Amino acid sequence: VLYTDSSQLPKSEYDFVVVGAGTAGNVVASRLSENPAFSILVIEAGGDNAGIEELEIPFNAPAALGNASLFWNYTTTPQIGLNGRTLAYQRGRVLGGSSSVNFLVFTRGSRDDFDRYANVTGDDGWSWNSMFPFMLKAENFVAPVDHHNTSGQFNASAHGYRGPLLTTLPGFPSAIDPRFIATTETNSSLLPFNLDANAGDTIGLSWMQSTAGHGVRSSSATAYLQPVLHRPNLDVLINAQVTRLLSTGDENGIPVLRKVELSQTSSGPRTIVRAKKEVILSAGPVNTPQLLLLSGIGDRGNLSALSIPTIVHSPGVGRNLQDHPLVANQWFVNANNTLDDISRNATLANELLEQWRATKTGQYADGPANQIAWLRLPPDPAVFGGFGDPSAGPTSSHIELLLGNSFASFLEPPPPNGSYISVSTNVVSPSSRGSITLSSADPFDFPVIDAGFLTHPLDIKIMAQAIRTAMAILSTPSFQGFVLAPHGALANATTTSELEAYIRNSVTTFWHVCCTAKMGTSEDATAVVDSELNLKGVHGVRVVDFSVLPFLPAAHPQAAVYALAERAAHLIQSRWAA
Ligand SMILES: Cc1cc2nc3c(=O)[nH]c(=O)nc-3n(C[C@H](O)[C@H](O)[C@H](O)COP(=O)(O)OP(=O)(O)OC[C@H]3O[C@@H](n4cnc5c(N)ncnc54)[C@H](O)[C@@H]3O)c2cc1C
Repeated sequence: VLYTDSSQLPKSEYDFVVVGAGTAGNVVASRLSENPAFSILVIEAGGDNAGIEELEIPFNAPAALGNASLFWNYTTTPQIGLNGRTLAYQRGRVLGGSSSVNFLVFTRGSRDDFDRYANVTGDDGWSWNSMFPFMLKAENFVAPVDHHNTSGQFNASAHGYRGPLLTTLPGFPSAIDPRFIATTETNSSLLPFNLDANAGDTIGLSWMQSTAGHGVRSSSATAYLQPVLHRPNLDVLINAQVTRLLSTGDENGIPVLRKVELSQTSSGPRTIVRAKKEVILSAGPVNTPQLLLLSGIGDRGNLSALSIPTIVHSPGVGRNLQDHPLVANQWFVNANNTLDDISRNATLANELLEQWRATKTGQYADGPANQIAWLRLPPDPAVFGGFGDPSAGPTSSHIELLLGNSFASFLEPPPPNGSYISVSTNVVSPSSRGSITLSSADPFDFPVIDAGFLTHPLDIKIMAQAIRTAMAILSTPSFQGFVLAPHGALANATTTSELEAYIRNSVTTFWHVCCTAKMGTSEDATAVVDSELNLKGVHGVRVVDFSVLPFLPAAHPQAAVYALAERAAHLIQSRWAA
């Protein structure tokens, strides 16, 4: 049952209280509620996703960033690596969390990413082979909306067909798709073709897979939560912000935190609910460390500076922040069939919207890109010298190229005329680290977010190589006469120092913030949770969201979040099986 006010809740004690109905939280709530013996409450700060068309239209995802009511509208601190610029740093604040607002890119990461999680935690349950069944369990791979022949575009054995989350291939051809495919044929060492980047080895150019089905976004809200809202053992409270976890005493000298405090407004009354078994913290990699710190779990020195009594001295909370830096590079092209007109021509945009409404087909049924490339750089000492390889291994990339048939930018509006393509570049295995700290002890004050972008010298070198690789690809025969010139400052960035200046002025976030409550071994004092995601130093709390990974996967995150939440639900069910 969905409740909008805490006074409507039928009870104040549940077996499980899930904080955050986001990507991971809804997976856990949905799976736990399969057992009618368990009672579950999910608490979400945002509102209902149902009926919000702008969240349903795949092509609309970037535009939805303009609707502030769907987001935590965070801003970073001035970024030292970005000439002091601050960045918009939104997170989803609605049922489904960031899975309701993201750009639908569905990439799992590599075999080496997951094997590294297993190695650093000492728990083979995180290895690729152990996680693969959970990846399949989450997924229902469906035909693209245009029902084109998809042979040669994916590996059927790498996908699930009975899970809740709909995934699919592009359903509307883009004019640049065949050009990149042609480059994989003429210049395969520069741009190899990869049948399916979600099959363990990510390297090469692959067809995009998206979290959509039948032309509509699939999120943890639409796939996992809404279909089970009728279950009598599942309650969901929206528009309610958890303000902290509270102690309920101790067991054998270890504090127990099975009490959750929440409020619907900053000055409103605080309500308490209790978990008989576990509190599952799924507030995401910004809000989970914030809530832990507000609850007295964090670095003792920092907490006492804000007069927050320390329950557990856990210096890793909010540390180890990793994110993917994005540079949206654009090229002026000789074409009349890019997607630029959609943002310039209201009649065309309206026609596409009406087509989508009527049949869920056409350009609006696809996300912003049809192809994506994950590439490794040669072991050039001039790039890696002294630092070593930051990637998890040979199946993980150093750089990403996201290929778009229009002018993509998060810094400037599209030019009024001309046709463009974009290759957004990413340092996939970043070495820079940032942090989440509290600005005050008030839970309604935003936390301090330092994304740490380009603070490690390796990352800017790799980003420069990513842009050079994009330029090399756009110089191959299939782009002759088509690509005319780089746009803007990129056109004048010839020397290394000019290119690095362009990068520092251009980086924004890919919105992949991660790793701020990482899992690790009992010897690792900076690990916040153990490898079964139990909060270290207390009883009664697990963290289940993207905070817990010790490293970013070499991928867009959501597929890893679904898989880790499926595994977490399995661990919790096993722990409490009668
Ligand atoms: C604009 C954008 C684009 C992205 N594009 C992609 C993409 O194309 N592909 C991809 O793989 N990934 C993408 N990502 C990243 C991906 O969506 C996230 O990494 C992932 O969804 C995180 O899942 P999570 O469960 O950790 O957190 P979230 O899904 O963010 O869930 C956290 C939930 O907790 C709620 N919450 C937070 N604090 C509280 C509180 N105190 N009380 C109650 N509720 C609370 C939030 O409102 C939210 O619903 C994108 C993200 C954004 C923001």
